[in-house]
Amino acid sequence: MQGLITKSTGSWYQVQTPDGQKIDCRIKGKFRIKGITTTNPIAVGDIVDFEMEPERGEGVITNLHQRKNYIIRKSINLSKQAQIIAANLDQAILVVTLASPRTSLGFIDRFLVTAEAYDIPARLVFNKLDLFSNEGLEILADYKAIYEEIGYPCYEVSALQGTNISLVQDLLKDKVTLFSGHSGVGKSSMINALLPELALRTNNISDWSDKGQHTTTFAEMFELPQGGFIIDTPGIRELGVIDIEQQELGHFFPEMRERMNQCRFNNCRHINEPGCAVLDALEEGEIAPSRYDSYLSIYNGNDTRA
Ligand SMILES: Nc1nc2c(ncn2[C@@H]2O[C@H](COP(=O)(O)OP(=O)(O)OP(=O)(O)O)[C@@H](O)[C@H]2O)c(=O)[nH]1
Ligand SMILES: [Zn+2]
Repeated sequence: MQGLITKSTGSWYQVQTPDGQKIDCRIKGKFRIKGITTTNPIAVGDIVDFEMEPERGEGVITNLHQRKNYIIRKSINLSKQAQIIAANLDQAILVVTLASPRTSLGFIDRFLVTAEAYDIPARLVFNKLDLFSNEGLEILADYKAIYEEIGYPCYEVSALQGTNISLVQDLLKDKVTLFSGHSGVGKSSMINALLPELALRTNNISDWSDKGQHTTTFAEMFELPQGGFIIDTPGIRELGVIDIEQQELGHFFPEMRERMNQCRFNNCRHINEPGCAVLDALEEGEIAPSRYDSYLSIYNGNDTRA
């Protein structure tokens, strides 16, 4: 039988079948993944094959289907092991606020670069619309112009007042979506607005406490009433920074990616080279200065998470 991993503790996995059954499964044998050593072979979002053990009412995972993408967290120690947090994401949403707290453009850009590197389509949701002054609305319009131009859809909502929440609902339908954002931007409020059956979340959490693993639940997916899943796990709320080689970085800025093959030098760093198509576009106002600043900042290893 085939199913989707909707919850994982590292030793137990909840597998949801296409007809909606939820089966607790363990892994049999070893699953190795080419290229990386991971502490957990299977993560939420994975598609697996499993066999039932009828006498126990549990299943055994026997095969892992190929992933279209995945996000990892590196261990703090030097073992070089990585933890796969989630797989097969259809999109990642960054919840952003212009005030209380303010999300910096540098933080937004770092998130977008990370999503590009993971090959996950990214969208921006500006929350707390009800707090925007006229000046705030102008800043919002500027931000939207920057990001929509380069292919990142933007939405403005108020989780508190329910404004435009239906647009986010449409966006999530039948997709697996990761929610990220600074603490306090309103992710929980938004998810609560999207999941009116609050009980659904609490139930989901409590029915696994008898597995005795609640301290190590890696990640969890919540099913949406209209179809689709959201991944919201406290530890990954600020989608981790991943290591990107300096010479690769430009590929993860769509507006640079589409121009860089016109640079005179094919190893152009887009910093001070003559005949650089990126610098020309910057000069012409076709590339947003804030985006280019983020490129330099990430290139130079400066931390723009704040
Ligand atoms: N005015 C206003 N306040 C909001 C809105 N959405 C959330 N808030 C408030 O912002 C605060 C933080 O909201 P949360 O939903 O807890 O934020 P979070 O992103 O889940 O925060 P963490 O759990 O720390 O990651 C709360 O006091 C919410 O009531 C909104 O649309 N408008
Ligand atoms: Zn260049």
